[in-house]
Amino acid sequence: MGIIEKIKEIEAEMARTQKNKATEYHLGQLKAKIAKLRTQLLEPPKGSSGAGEGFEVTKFGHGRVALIGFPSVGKSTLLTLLTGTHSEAASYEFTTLTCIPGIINYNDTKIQLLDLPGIIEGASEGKGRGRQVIAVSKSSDIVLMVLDASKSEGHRQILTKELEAVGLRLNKRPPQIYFKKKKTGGISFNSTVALTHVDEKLCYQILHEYKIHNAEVLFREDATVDDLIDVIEGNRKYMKCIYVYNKIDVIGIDDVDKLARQPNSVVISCNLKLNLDRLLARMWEEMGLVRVYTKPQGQQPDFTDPVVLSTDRGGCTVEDFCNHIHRSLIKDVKYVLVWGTSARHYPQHCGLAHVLHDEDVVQIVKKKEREDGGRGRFKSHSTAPARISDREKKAPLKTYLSPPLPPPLASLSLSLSLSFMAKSSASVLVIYVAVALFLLFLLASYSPKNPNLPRQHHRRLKLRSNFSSVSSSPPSPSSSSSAAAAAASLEHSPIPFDPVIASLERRFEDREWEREHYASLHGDGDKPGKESLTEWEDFMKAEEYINDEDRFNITDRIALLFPKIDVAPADGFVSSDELTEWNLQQAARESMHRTEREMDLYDKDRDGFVSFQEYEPPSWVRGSDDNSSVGWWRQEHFNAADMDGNGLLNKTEFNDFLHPADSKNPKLIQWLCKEELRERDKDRDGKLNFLEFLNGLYDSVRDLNEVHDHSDAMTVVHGKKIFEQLDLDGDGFLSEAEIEPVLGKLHPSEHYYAKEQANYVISLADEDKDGRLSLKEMTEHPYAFYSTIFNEEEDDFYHDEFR
Ligand SMILES: Nc1nc2c(ncn2[C@@H]2O[C@H](COP(=O)(O)OP(=O)(O)OP(=O)(O)O)[C@@H](O)[C@H]2O)c(=O)[nH]1
Ligand SMILES: [Mg+2]
Repeated sequence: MGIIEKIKEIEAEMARTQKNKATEYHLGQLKAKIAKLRTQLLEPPKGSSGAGEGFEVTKFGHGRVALIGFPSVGKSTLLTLLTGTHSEAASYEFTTLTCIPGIINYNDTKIQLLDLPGIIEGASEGKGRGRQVIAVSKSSDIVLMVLDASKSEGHRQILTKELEAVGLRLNKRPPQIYFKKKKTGGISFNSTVALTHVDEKLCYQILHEYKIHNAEVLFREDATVDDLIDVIEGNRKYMKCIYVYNKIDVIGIDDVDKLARQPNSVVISCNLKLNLDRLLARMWEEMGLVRVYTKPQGQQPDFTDPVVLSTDRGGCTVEDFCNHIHRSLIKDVKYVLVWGTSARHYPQHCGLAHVLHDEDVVQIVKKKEREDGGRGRFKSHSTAPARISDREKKAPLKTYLSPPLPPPLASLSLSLSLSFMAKSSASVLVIYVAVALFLLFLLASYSPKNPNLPRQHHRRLKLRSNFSSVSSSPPSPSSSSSAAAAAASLEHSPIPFDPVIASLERRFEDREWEREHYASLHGDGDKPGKESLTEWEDFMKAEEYINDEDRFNITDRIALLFPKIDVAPADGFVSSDELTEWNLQQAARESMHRTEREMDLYDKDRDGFVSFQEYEPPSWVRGSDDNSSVGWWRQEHFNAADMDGNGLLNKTEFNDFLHPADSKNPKLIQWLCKEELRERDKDRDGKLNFLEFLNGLYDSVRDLNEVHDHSDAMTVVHGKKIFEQLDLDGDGFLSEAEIEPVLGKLHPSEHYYAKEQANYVISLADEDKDGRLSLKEMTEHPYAFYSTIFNEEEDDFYHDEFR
């Protein structure tokens, strides 16, 4: 029996089966059977290639639109009208037999329009040229379903059914069901909402039909059996479709009105060229193309040739934009300046993740130098010492205690004041006034604050606004994989050296945080949107403040902070340990501050404690498709953080909960060890054998510098050595307690960063190479400490063509 016959048979059985509670499992199973057969039907016969003769049209332009419909509805006529490309049109059916492409020039973009042969009922099973037509439709960005307005409304349903049968879903979004196949562990079935169509048993049956016995299923909406099957099949294509009713010239106005009011519909007449502009506008809207205009530095933007992005074709972020221009560009991009509706102020400094809007203007600011080598976040500093010393040679520091005057000016000013004290005669006074004016002029031109002089842009300090909504999220055990740990170390932002700078930065971070969580803190209301500009101004004002040497003199600041750092012992030198300790204090303050903010979110009854019930998974976990983030969410982690075991987390406990690797709570450390072990323990015997260690842990704990020969044999030999060192009781397995010594390598702690930063900064400023810093060395290299807020390219702010 052929596949089509089998489908027919099952369909007949479904038609015979009464629909009620008792039969719903059976019907669900039949649905899954049909879906599987339809998928088989779609697999191209062996030896054939893709769409078929005459149908393979090269993709061209910024988007692709397919015209599909029954024969003789006017598809070819429409293509000819919109693109100027002739496609044979005639009053008999099946005039068009292949795929004919044309180009629409619209809004500075080129859109490929494809005319296709008419399809008929049964197309999905291969009738006519149905299968080829459907294959081409699937390759397009949107579908225009052309319908004859004078024919029955049933045509639309038939076509929709045909397209559904081959896995095309029109004007629908993917079902909110998380589904992941696993190797072991059985089926875990969960839902975040009450389900009325599917229950656990039905889900098991459907999965059974697909011979899936280990999987995680999470329903995030009240989805149907068909939705579940769609998710399991995983090959559905969700497309936008506009229903185009042609030939409205032959029907009455009431009918036209009725059709025009249907969702996703446009009524047209090719013969009378009616409403074609509306059709184009609608098509444009649905395609969601984003035109981004590039602006070379110091020039006007190029408004003739936009870079065209779309969510369906690779995304609309700054990163996608850069990749569009050239793949190799991305590594040179420092940040971009954005003008347009996606920017909160003009221009906005944006990173690679910023999402661009249609008609934005973007200027790319490249890195000055390539920064290769190095490790983690210190990578970017690897060439810094040379650059900073270069700069110091070029211009003396703006912030030296009192900038020395040029010698002639200094002596003149001295003689001037002495002479005034001597109260000399009026004529002498006139001369002195003239000299004083001249002096003032000279002084004014000497002052670094004179706006007429070129800005000393190398010397500006810049505040960071490194807010990110995920920053305070608890680490998932899976982040212990070496790649994730490396990524985490890259993401760790520098620890502020100066508490004043840190508090300014925190204020801005708090504002951003509050905006992000406005709804949950104050109930659903209008977000405070207009504040962004004032906030930016505040930011600039704060930067003015720290760059005003009278008010914030970084040499004075260092002199003030020095005795606070030089404490163990207070010997006039700052050692690596002292600086590490200082950094650690600053980092702890930052971390505690963020924890306090997070507590505001979760401590709903405001009693100063977070209970397990209060701490529901945050939205980024609920919305995440990452399986691991659902997995770590469990009470065990919470209980481990609950040091006093009263079922509630106070501020310190909550902080430890968010940062287990930094905590001193032995229960949490134990929990972390357990999670790390569980993740690598493939045979689930509660301990790691050598193979599990080699595959899961070795790469993260070995010292890269130690091993030069990376052959398999050497890896095993060296791995064995480390394994034996860790295996304290020598039983050939690593227990939870035995992996504790390497926990620090899996989860770089704040101490690691604090030390790394201290050593780096000492390497910059330690002129006499004695491994410690004197006050003189520190005040002579202030930018080593303030480099994290150092801005090299201040000038970029002053391209104000768009203000
Ligand atoms: N009255 C009326 N007739 C139209 C209109 N648009 C197209 N037609 C006629 O409809 C007939 C079919 O047009 P085609 O463009 O060949 O239709 P098609 O959908 O490409 O047909 P196939 O290629 O066979 O699938 C032609 O005789 C056209 O003149 C319209 O707006 N009004
Ligand atoms: Mg045609």
